[in-house]
Amino acid sequence: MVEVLNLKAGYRFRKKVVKAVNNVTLRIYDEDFLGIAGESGCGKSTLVLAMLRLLKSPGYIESGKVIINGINIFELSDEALSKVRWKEFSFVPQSSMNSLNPVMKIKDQIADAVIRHTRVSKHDAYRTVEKVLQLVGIPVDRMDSYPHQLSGGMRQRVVIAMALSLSPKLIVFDEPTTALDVVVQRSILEKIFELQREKRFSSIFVTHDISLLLEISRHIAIMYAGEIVEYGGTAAVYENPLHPYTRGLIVAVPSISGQIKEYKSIPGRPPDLSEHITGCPFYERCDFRKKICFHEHPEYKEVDRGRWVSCHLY
Ligand SMILES: Nc1ncnc2c1ncn2[C@@H]1O[C@H](COP(=O)(O)OP(=O)(O)OP(=O)(O)O)[C@@H](O)[C@H]1O
Repeated sequence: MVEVLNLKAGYRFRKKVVKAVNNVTLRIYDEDFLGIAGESGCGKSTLVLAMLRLLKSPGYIESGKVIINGINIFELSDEALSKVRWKEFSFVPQSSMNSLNPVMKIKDQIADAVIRHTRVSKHDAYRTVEKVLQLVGIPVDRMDSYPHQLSGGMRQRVVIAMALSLSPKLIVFDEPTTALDVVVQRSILEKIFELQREKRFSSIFVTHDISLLLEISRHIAIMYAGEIVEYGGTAAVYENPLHPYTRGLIVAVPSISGQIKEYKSIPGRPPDLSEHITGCPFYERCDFRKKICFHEHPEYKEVDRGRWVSCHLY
């Protein structure tokens, strides 16, 4: 199980502080598939980078705890952290180009990670490379390729293969298919589900596309202005969204068959995360706002079993 407790993180630059992650608490169960959705700029990437200690300067972590299978990863030395990275958790970023070395064959990039963490021989590491490439559907005869010799979809599969190479218990995907065309996106998503069923790792999947998450995730967390404003089982959130922001994201327009739902954007803009926010961050855009919402921040609480929301309506 993974627990994120009261995590606060952001960016400091030119005397400005952007509070991109504000007091986030989340649980990810074993073999869970948690989707995190929210508009661009709401802090999704910062949240996952901070929780895996991958946030680079000018990013900073202000406070909080992240416990991955009993290990508080904020308390580890850099050396201890590099030992658990890849084994306990791995990360698949938006663009494969950011995590692949352009002048190294893909087999050596994956083998390096394996050797660094398990001290196996090069020969055995290549065997692992073959296995993980097969798992993601890349023919073994492509293992001698350099990244630029592969298509965007294949490169993203290589990054997923790398993330799988030490069988971590948690894999975090940050919009792993946004840069790819729709057909390739679908085949990579299907591959991720298949692998999760087979390898039984937990996943966190970040996207701005809530309709995709409603289709694929088991639990869903809705993020707004640096906060998780709603969390629950995906079906429950879809059928009965509690937060006005979630309701706005899921606008139900039954079609003739009563099956298809429509998704539309909510008027207005989220607050500037470098400004101090009193009250509810959704106040300006909320159709249900009350007096209290202007001056008092709502508490994030469990209002029903497994249903969490941060809203004065509850
Ligand atoms: N390197 C940085 N320096 C300063 N501010 C940053 C930096 N990266 C992100 N931010 C700011 O932090 C806030 C959260 O950004 P973040 O990228 O985490 O959002 P996101 O929800 O992942 O967006 P997207 O879906 O567009 O990737 C935004 O206001 C953004 O402008």
